[in-house]
Amino acid sequence: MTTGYVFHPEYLWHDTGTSAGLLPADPTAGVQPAVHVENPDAKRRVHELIHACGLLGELMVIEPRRATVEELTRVHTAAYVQHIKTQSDLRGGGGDAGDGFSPVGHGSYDIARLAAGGLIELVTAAAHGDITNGYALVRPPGHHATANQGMGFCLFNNIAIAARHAQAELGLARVAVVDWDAHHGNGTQAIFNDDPSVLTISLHQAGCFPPDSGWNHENGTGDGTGYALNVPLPPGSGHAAYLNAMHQVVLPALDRFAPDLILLANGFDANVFDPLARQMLTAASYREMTRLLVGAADRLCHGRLIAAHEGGYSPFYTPYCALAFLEELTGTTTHVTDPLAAVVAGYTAEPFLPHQREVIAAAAQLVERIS
Ligand SMILES: Cc1nn(C)c(C)c1/N=N/c1ccc(/C=C/C(=O)NO)cc1
Ligand SMILES: [Zn+2]
Repeated sequence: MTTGYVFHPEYLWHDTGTSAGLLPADPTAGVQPAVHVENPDAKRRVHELIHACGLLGELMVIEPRRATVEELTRVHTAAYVQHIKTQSDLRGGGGDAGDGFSPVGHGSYDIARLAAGGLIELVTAAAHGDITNGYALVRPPGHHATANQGMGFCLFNNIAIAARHAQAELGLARVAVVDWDAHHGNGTQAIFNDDPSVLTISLHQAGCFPPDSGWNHENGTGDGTGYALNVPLPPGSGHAAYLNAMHQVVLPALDRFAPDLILLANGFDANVFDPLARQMLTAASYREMTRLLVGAADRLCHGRLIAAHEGGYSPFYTPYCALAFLEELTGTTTHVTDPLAAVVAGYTAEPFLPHQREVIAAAAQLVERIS
């Protein structure tokens, strides 16, 4: 069993500027410059930990390439692709992808193409049998980007572009997208909303971002009715709620859909230390969720599970969540264990609560619409 891995230094050169966390600096309005929360640090530290603990040696490193405009426009409008290029060409950066909170730095167009191309290369390697599964540690993220609008730090929808490539070029007709980033995978859902060949399943903190998005009633439209599932888990949801959602919604939906490929929008920002959400997953939670997803891929599609890094903003904890994920993906262990496991054991052990059970039950009822 071989796990592919995509990383490139250019991903760290996507410049999100001196925003104060989320907001563009505006000194006269009292918004001091700082670093944008979607900055290279957490991703660089993930890569460094993978390398330092020896796991990199267990991976098949796959070089990314820049997605072509033709590959981008399977998902995005030509006008939007041009918008990103125009913003990226601004000398000195300072561009935006559309919502006012998604920085486009100078040269970010080519870096975002490299992110999408990294996913394309991974799904291609999986389809050709060169790898079983894989992980693309990419920046900028993608799951909020719709066909014609960037948002939530996302420029091109890396996962959606890979899904369309798999269908158009690799003979993988039925693609399932699981999104366990803390925020709703609205972009991916919108792109495939009327398409029954792509099942989207999003587990996220209810109403966190985008505002008022990702509710249970969002279940696909037209021919795609039934092929979008949302599990808007309440703030404070942790291991018990997410593992129940995996067992009650994600795995049954995948079994019914019988995908040829599983793509994972792999955000780690539902972890207990993340600044942009209020969920309580630990590295152990990601380990167990990954184990279940790897099992589903083995059962359903020859192990073909390809993950794209999305959110995850705690520079000190995201690496341990990513390492736990990768150890399960590769079926190996390293000498590194979560150094904060004892710290978080006390304050993340939430029982499975009725308001979480209700949300999961509502989504589980929709699974039978999948055929
Ligand atoms: C709306 C709005 N209004 N204002 C003033 C601001 C600053 C707004 N954006 N907030 C955001 C933007 C992005 C995220 C998370 C992205 C992620 O990690 N996705 O996976 C969270 C909050
Ligand atoms: Zn997120």
